[in-house]
Amino acid sequence: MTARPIRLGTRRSALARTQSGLIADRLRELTGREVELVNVTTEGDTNRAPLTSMGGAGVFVSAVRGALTDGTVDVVVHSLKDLPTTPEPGIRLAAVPRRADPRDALVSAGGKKLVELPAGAVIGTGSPRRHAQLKALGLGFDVVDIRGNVETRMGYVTSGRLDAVVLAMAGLERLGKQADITEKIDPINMLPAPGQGALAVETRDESGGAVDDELVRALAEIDDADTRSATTAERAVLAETGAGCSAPLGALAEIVEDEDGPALSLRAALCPEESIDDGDVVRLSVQGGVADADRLGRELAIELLDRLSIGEKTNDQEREA
Ligand SMILES: NCc1[nH]cc(CCC(=O)O)c1CC(=O)O
Repeated sequence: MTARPIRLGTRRSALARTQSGLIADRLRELTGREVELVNVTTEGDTNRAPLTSMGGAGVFVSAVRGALTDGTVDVVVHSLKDLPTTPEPGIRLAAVPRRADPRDALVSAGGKKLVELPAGAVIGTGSPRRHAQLKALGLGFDVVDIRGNVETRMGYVTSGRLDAVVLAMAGLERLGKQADITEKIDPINMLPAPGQGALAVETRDESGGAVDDELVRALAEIDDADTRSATTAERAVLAETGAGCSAPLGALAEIVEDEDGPALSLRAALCPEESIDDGDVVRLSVQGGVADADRLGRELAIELLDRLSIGEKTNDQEREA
């Protein structure tokens, strides 16, 4: 008997196809079965209107998930950082594979690093998180809003319209654009988005119409415990702050060794929506057990929100005085 092929749903963008291809290869290796890439067209891909007018980057995720729930495909792959934190009925996050470099990258004209760019340099990003943290460096950068896929955004630099853009290392590497990276931005200066650099592999759960056991086992094999734990902590910060995927929130968890063995070191940065251009970023960190990822993230989020509201109160009191 020849086993049924595995159908993997993907968006058509170069990044989505590459990421889906990576998982398709793993599934072929692990099951020996054929894996078909099935194209899913999403409104976000065909409509050039601002993403926020279509309900945010979530439009990509929901369309791809639609193919899963209606049974067209068995597996889908997303960038974990684009995945909302609220669980979707019938769908299971079956694997979070070992993550790529989570850092942000600078792509600038003339190979300049952040410290080499002059005050007044114009840097493009569509991300409020990157915007706030670029401003917080205090180097006098002018940050402008841009949109489009990785190629489009890099094009602003090659055409000379912008001095630099900031993009995720992982995306650039997956697209073979390593050579264009002029600086791997240290997270001490810019914390990545929760889940950045990691993939999310989803399938149907029992209630959604389970997939075959062999596929379930292969997906469990692809899952990476360290990445799962780190991204669980980062996404807990996101969930607890009630922020969406485009929030001015950065979070990075790393597995570190302390005296009792491996521990989770979590850092986060949050900026009030109204002060993104002022770069009023609050940063905090915490360390704890790898098994406590969710709780660590939630506690750090509460502390961050506390600091922000204290900050607001102080400002109000100053204005009154
Ligand atoms: N916001 C879109 C998006 N979603 C995932 C990636 C890159 C891959 C990743 O971060 O895992 C990108 C591009 C970018 O932010 O530069």
